[in-house]
Amino acid sequence: MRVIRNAALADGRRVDVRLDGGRIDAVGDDLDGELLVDANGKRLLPGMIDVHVHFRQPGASQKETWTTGSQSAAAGGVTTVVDQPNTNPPTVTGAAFDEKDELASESLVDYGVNGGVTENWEPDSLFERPLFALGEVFLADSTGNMGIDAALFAAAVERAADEDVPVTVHAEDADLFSEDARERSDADAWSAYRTPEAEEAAVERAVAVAEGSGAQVHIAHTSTPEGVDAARAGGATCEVTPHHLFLSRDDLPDLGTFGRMNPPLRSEERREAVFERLQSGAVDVVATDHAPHTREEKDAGIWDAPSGVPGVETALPLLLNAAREGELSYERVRDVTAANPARIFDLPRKGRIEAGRDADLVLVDPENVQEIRGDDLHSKCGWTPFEGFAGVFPEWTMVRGEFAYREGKFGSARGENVRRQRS
Ligand SMILES: NC(=O)N[C@@H](CC(=O)O)C(=O)O
Ligand SMILES: [Zn+2]
Ligand SMILES: [Zn+2]
Repeated sequence: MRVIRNAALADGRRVDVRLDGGRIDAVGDDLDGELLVDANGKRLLPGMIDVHVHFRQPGASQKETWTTGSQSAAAGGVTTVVDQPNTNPPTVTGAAFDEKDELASESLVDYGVNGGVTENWEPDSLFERPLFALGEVFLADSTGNMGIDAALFAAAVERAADEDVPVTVHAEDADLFSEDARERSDADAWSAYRTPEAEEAAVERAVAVAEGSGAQVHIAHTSTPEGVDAARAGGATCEVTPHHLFLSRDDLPDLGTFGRMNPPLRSEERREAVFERLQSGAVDVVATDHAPHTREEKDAGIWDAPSGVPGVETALPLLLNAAREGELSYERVRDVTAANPARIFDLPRKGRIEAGRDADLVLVDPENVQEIRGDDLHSKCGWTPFEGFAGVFPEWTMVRGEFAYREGKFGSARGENVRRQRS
């Protein structure tokens, strides 16, 4: 068996980690076995489980493909991704699920495929498939125009509860968007338009529907302290994105339409309040909402540019840099990127460095800080909203015991659908 020696875990323990094929066999001192890597005291973390990406296939491979998206994931320390249903065709039938699941087999990292809800969905065939979750269910239109009304949402949540499948929700309520902002044409107009109140009201509606049906609800990309607090108060879990943690409306003069996404960037005050909830443990998960669009597509007026920013490769590096600067503990980073998503979405093989779990691992040198540059990243879109930010990138990323990424090169192993893996 192969051994990674002298690794520092998130809690500071110095250990050896022994691998039996793709699984962790033991974690301890002076373990016997063949030397695989001497970590020399560098940090070993469980690979990030990013429960919210848009890899764009089928239908928009000019923006991203399963190959480029998963390379970007692997280079950023992400070992499992979960793809969202707003592709073309949308993933709302069993046949559409099968088409995407086939394309996803090109992925370098493990993956889940979500099913979505529209007026034309086919729940009977969809729920026959191994869905990761139902979602993101759109309470307002976003990329793909999959917004649904209250009655269909309630019916979909009811069905998911019967099927014992968790529901993830894009919580914005279009009735509370500010029509006044429509007069403006600057980049900040998008933030003025899609108000914080629209998020809070939609989270409250989602958790009320969930309480009535007994469904497990997870709120996607909460962008305000009010949204996080409403999710928690209603017994739901929530995720926040790196862009809502590290960017605010103050960045829009620089970002222009490249800073347009749903929900939008918020005030600096709200950003800080969301970051405090990450520090305190009120935020369950960091997920990227990796939503690449080409430069040409983004380079349009604020009312015409598509919404969304890439992020799968920079999330863990930004969080590790925050840890290096003392703003977050390594344990919090581990919990929100790996342990919590594994627990919330029932992935018993993933998310922790302990005997019996998959060897989904990331090695980082916490002092090796790099400047984030769009040109160095692997997403097909070729740009990042975090240009010039400091990031701590992985030396290597391993999926089930095989290197998916190592010092600039990608491995040849392929990912598996996590809902088909046996525990
Ligand atoms: N977040 C975004 O602004 N865009 C996402 C869709 C979404 O998650 O709402 C996309 O697919 O482009
Ligand atoms: Zn969304
Ligand atoms: Zn999304």
